[in-house]
Formats: sequence, structure tokens, C-alpha cells
Amino acid sequence: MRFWQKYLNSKFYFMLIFVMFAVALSAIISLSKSVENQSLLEIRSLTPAFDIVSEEILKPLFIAETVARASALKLHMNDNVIDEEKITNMLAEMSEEFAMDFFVASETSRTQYYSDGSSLPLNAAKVEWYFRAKNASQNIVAALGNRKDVHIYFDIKIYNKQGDFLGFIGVGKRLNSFITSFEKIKDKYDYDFVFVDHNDDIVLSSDQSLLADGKGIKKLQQVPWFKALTSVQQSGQEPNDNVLVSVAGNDLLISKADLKVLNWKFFLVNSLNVRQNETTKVFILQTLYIAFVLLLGLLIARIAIPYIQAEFASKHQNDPLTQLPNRAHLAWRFKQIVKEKQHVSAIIADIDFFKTINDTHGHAVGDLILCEFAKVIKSQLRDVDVMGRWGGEEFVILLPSTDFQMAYEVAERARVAISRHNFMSDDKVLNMTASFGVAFRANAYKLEDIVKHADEALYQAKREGRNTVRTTEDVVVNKLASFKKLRL
Ligand SMILES: Nc1nc2c(ncn2[C@@H]2O[C@H](COP(=O)(O)OP(=O)(O)OP(=O)(O)O)[C@@H](O)[C@H]2O)c(=O)[nH]1
Repeated sequence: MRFWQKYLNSKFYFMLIFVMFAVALSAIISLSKSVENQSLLEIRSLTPAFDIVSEEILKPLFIAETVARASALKLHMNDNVIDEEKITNMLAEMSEEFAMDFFVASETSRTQYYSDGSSLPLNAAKVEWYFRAKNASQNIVAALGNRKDVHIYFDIKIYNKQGDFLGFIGVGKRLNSFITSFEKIKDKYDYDFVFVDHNDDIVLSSDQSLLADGKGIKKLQQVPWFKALTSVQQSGQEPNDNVLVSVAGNDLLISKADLKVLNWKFFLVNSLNVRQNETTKVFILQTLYIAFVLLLGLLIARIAIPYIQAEFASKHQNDPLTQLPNRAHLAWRFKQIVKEKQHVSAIIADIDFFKTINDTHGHAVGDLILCEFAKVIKSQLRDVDVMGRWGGEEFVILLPSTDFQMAYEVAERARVAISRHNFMSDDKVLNMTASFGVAFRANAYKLEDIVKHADEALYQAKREGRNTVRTTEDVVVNKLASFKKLRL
């Protein structure tokens, strides 16, 4: 099987499945995220709609109602002769307090008094609203009025105890004062809203082109999205208040609410294209983000897992016969010692004529002796020292924070212990010896380096009769002596 075929068969398919799984998982998570985001947007967009109604409409209306019911103004309006100065002063105080324009329209004097001190005779030909509102069945009337600039007025009817009509108390808000707050909301949530009265006159809107201007009041029937509604929808008889319409390629969701207190309607116009774009953007970004995180996780796992496995293996690998650390484990321990910035000495121990033991008593006895040999030497070491099996009948001992002299003494102590130990085989005592090589490295970075030097010393110990300890210093002295001999 060719390499690429093998690759395609195993790793490639695994990766493909993983990537498909990652993308599918990210898509599912993103989908739920974008639905969550969409719902959040909807809730967030509805909240300010309620704020607009309560803050901009209901609040001035309730202030007007409260003032009308409780104020001393009502008493003055009941006087046979209206005290204009008192009424005007009171209106001015209220205007200062609530930052709105107040007025009183008196039936007795047929005059309208404003909080700015001005007044206007209620002339049937000029002030049409007064007579219309007076004859209306509701006690609260809201209407647009054009005084200096366009105002929206909330008028409350006033009666005396006998039920005689005394006139109106009301508040007026300049239409321009709504515009700033409407624009802020429109910028933030990107929807339009329209308030219309019982005549379908547009009273307030976030769309400035729909607001009343010098040319007059606009009608709901002039608005493009309203024109796009069916006649049943326009009549408001449709049970569902949310209607979808398409205007110039833009899908709009129209929500309607009734403001019964004023006999008004409130329309919220949501551009679905904007919402859909937002949702798509959130979906794509989420998918990319999650796929990136998953792939990054895979990459990290691919790099980290073999490393962790190797670390774990070297940390836990022991020689099966003696249960001592093997070479990989020794190398890991050596790295730890170097990392801790400790200087270290190494001893290599090798049983003398071990082949003869095997040949004479058998391999099984040889195995037992190897284990016992390890135990005897370990009994001479500190807990921090590490003894491992280097291979065959060779053992390496690492001595952290141990200088050359001390390492030599440890090796010598081990040599004596071995030579004095009675190894047993079938009730027969076997005596044996071992040779030792000692090396010291203040800054050895690799186990192989320090063991190589110790091995040179061991080789010299073997050459010089066995059952002895030799050091790297001995090796140098020996080399120098041979060099001198050669020169002579
Ligand atoms: N029983 C047993 N013997 C082993 C094991 N590993 C290596 N040996 C034997 O150890 C012996 C090492 O022999 P040599 O390398 O000739 O060394 P030696 O006989 O100890 O002689 P010197 O080291 O020169 O003193 C060989 O016979 C190997 O078979 C093991 O795990 N168990």
C-alpha cells in the first residue's frame, strides 16, 4: 500500500470526520447563540418602545391629569372673575418645576393662558380645537397645535362640584423635544415608530418626514408601509398585531398597539433585513470562532499528547526484572536534577565475571543475583540518589548535589558491601565483586555525557584488576602517563 493510500485511509478520514464534526458542532452552537442574540435584540428593541410610550406620552399626560385634579388652579377657574395674574404665575411655577409648557383655557373668560405669560382669546373661528375638544365625549384630549412651533397638547377637562364645565388644564410639549430622544433610540435599535390619533393623523414619529410641519399634519394613509397593507390589515381588524410587508425590497415587520387612554395607535416598524444581517453576522462569526477554538484544541492536543505520553512513559518506566528505573526513566530524573540547578555525580557499577555466574549456575540464578545486587547497592544510597539499570549487568547511580570526593566514597562503600555480601543460590553461598566508575559534572546537560565519562573510568577499573573504583581523574592521570611513556 502506498504511503498516500495509507494516509488517506486512516488519518485523513479521521481528520475529515473531526473537521466535519467541529464545523457541525460550531454551527449548532452558533445557531443557538444567534437565536439567543435575536431574542435579546427583540427584547431590547421592545423595552425602549415601552420607554417611549411611558416617558414621552404617559408621563406628561399623568402630570397634566394630576395638576388638573389637585391644583389650586381649578379653584381659580371656578371664580366668577378670572384672576389672570394668579393663574399665569401658577402656570409659570409649574412650567419651571416640570420643564413643560402649561396652560389653562377658561370657559368663563373664554381665554387661554400660557405659562410663558401670554394669553389668547378663545375665538370660535381661530381656536377650533377648544370647541371640538369641549364637545368630545372623552375627558382627556391630545392634539397637535401650532403655536410659535408645533406642540403636542394634552388637555384635561375641568368641572366644578356642580358638574359645570370650567375649561381645560393641560401641558404642551414641543414636537422638537421628542426628536432628540427618538433619534437616539432609532440609532441604537434601528426601527421606526409612529403614533396616530383617532383620525389617523400622525401625531409623533421617529421618521421626521412624517411629522407635522408648516404645511400641516400628515395622515397614516400617506405612509408607504401602511399603503402596502391589505385593506383588512389597514382597518386593524386582523387578529394578529404583527404584520409582514415588503416595501421597495425591504421586509418590514409592523407591530401595532393601542394607547386607549388617548385613543391613539402606536406602530413599531422593524426592518427585518437589518435584523437578518445582524443574525447572519453573529452566526458566521460564532461559527468561525468555535471552529477556530476546536481546531486549535486539536492542534494543541496533537502536539501535547505525544509529549505528555513520552513524559509519562519516561517517568514511570522501570526495568521489569529489578524494578529499577530504566534508561529513559534515568534520563528523565537526570533532566529534573539539572533543571533544579543541582550539580550531580554519576557512578556506573558492573558485576565482575557475571558471565561465569550465568554459565555455572544458570540464567535464573543470574537474574536473582542481579536483583539482590541492586538491593545491596541501594542500601548504601540516600533517598535522593537514583539507581537505574543501564543494561545487562550494568547499573547507573545518580547522586544529586554530590561532589567528586563524596561520590568516590559512595562507590567505595558500595564496592565493599558487594564484596562482603553473601549471595545465596540453592543454599550455597556465592561471593562476587563489582567494579565502579565515577564521574562528576558540575554542569552536565545530558545523561549520556556523564555516563560516558563514568564508563571510561569503569573500563579502567576492569583493566586494573576489577573489584575496584576508578574515577575520571584516574582516567586523565592514566592518559597522561601513557602520553609521557610515549614521549620517552
Ligand atoms: N541472568 C542474566 N544475565 C544477563 C542479563 N543481562 C545480561 N546478562 C549477562 O551478563 C553477562 C555479561 O557478560 P560480559 O559482558 O562478558 O561481562 P562479565 O562476564 O561480567 O565480565 P566483566 O564485566 O568483564 O567482568 C552476559 O553473559 C549476559 O548474558 C540478565 O538480565 N540476566
